[in-house]
Amino acid sequence: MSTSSPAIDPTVLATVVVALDGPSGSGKSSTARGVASRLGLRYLDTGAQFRAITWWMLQHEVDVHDAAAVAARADEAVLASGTDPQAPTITVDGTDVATAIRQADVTGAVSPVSAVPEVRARLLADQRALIGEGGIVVEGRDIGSVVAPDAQVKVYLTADPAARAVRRAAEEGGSDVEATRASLLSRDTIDSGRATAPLTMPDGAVHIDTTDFTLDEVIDQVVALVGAVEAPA
Ligand SMILES: Nc1ncnc2c1ncn2[C@@H]1O[C@H](COP(=O)(O)OP(=O)(O)OP(=O)(O)O)[C@@H](O)[C@H]1O
Ligand SMILES: Nc1ccn([C@H]2C[C@H](O)[C@@H](COP(=O)(O)O)O2)c(=O)n1
Repeated sequence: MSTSSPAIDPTVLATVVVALDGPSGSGKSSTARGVASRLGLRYLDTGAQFRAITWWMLQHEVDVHDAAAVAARADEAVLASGTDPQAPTITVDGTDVATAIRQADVTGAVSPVSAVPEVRARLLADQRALIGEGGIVVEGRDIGSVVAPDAQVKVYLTADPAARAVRRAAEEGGSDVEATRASLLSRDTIDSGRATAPLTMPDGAVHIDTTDFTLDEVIDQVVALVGAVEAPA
């Protein structure tokens, strides 16, 4: 395990935006938190924001497959995202939803809710406000393409579906690997096929296939990319 990182210019660290995109279960959250912790940067999990809106829709009995119904209420939930990579938080209307948003009901509903343009538009504004002047690692599906197209570091993470399913099933304490694989691929299909801000490899992104790398090796590679960023003039 790496314990040190090359010295990086403090002005780079204060301003850098690291955009991490990729399909479900490719390692975005773990890598983003590891990089941010290593470099003292903030961390934003945009997937958690989409999950939080979805949780709110389910709580309010909005039909998540009715895009007009979701759109009509897209602005109502009040979200707050804590950006400490060692203890990220997410609340909706003041309620801690960190655990609830990882449950199967939210996972099964989040992709259709995320495809609604009004949902994306309100979260885009929230995300850009949180990014501010930078000093942050942001992960999701459209970070390098839409949310922060000028990010100094863009990474597109992938891993074989089989590896992703095994990792996620282990994380969930031994879920059925084949069912987990099907769930991941189903979300990939919707997330890649939607009209607004689909999952795509952004222009200028470095592609890292994590299948044969440990998490620490992937973090090392992203930290090295930050180390190569030129200080602002
Ligand atoms: N390089 C790696 N080697 C082995 N396991 C990994 C690696 N990267 C991530 N993992 C593990 O894979 C699982 C999924 O990782 P993670 O949650 O970071 O993916 P994700 O892309 O953020 O997923 P999602 O899109 O569903 O939020 C976790 O259990 C994590 O510890
Ligand atoms: N920038 C983003 C982040 C997430 N989503 C959607 C699509 C995902 O299936 C869902 C949950 O994300 P996860 O927690 O699995 O990373 O949220 C998106 O559309 N755009």
